[in-house]
Amino acid sequence: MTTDRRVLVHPDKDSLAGAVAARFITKIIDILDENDEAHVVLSGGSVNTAVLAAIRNSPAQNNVDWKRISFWWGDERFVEAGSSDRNDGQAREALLDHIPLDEAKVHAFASSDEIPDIDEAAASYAAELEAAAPDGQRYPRFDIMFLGVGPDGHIASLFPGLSGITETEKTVIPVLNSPKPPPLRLSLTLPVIRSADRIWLVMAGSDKASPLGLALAGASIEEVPAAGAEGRKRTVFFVDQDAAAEVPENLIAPSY
Ligand SMILES: O=C(O)[C@H](O)[C@@H](O)[C@H](O)[C@H](O)COP(=O)(O)O
Repeated sequence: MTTDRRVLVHPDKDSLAGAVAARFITKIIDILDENDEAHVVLSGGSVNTAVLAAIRNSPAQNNVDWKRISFWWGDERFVEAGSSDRNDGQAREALLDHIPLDEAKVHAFASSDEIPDIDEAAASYAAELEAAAPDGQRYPRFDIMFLGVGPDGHIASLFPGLSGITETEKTVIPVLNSPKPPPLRLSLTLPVIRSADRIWLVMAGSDKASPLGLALAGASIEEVPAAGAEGRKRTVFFVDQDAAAEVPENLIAPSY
């Protein structure tokens, strides 16, 4: 494990969501002070959705120039538009529908009714990433990428035991046999995830203790995909007390 991975522990899921929201607002304001624009990657899952709701409910979010932020997703369930399964719908409901953003900068994956062929849907998102990339690059430089982690250690839709986690050529892959329903998904690949400046993994609950402990202990990415989530500048595991049960004491940074 490298030295720029940190674990910040909060007492419970609510305080965790509030703390990550506050930190996001502060950090994104700093990033927008120094740059014309920012790219943020959102995640599905209950914990990250709670973070988005906490951002929405924070008065400090009025100080964010939302129109300069591009929003992306790490993965998506390949279902029809409007399905409550879709990560983008959950993020819109929790935050995006309530802030003054630039709709042209909201980059949701295609739904199965927009592009019925899943390979084409993956290629379409890859093209969208490339269109927003600096010259000669295949994807933007992501400032902050949020990730959730499943009890099995999956991140985005890269699951243990499936070949997607070792994909190094494609930037976006179709997933045809997700062990967690729904089976059809679209996902960024690990090289794209690892290109982010900051990866923020947000985890709550005792079922996350084992994947977190294994990821920090250097498990293989094939067994615990979360072990491969390392950002260019910083990787932070924001966790609650229950998820922290198997984290070695010396890796826990003071949370303030
Ligand atoms: O696509 C999915 O099935 C979920 O979005 C999943 O990947 C989720 O992000 C993690 O399982 C963490 O979920 P929680 O935040 O609810 O623990």
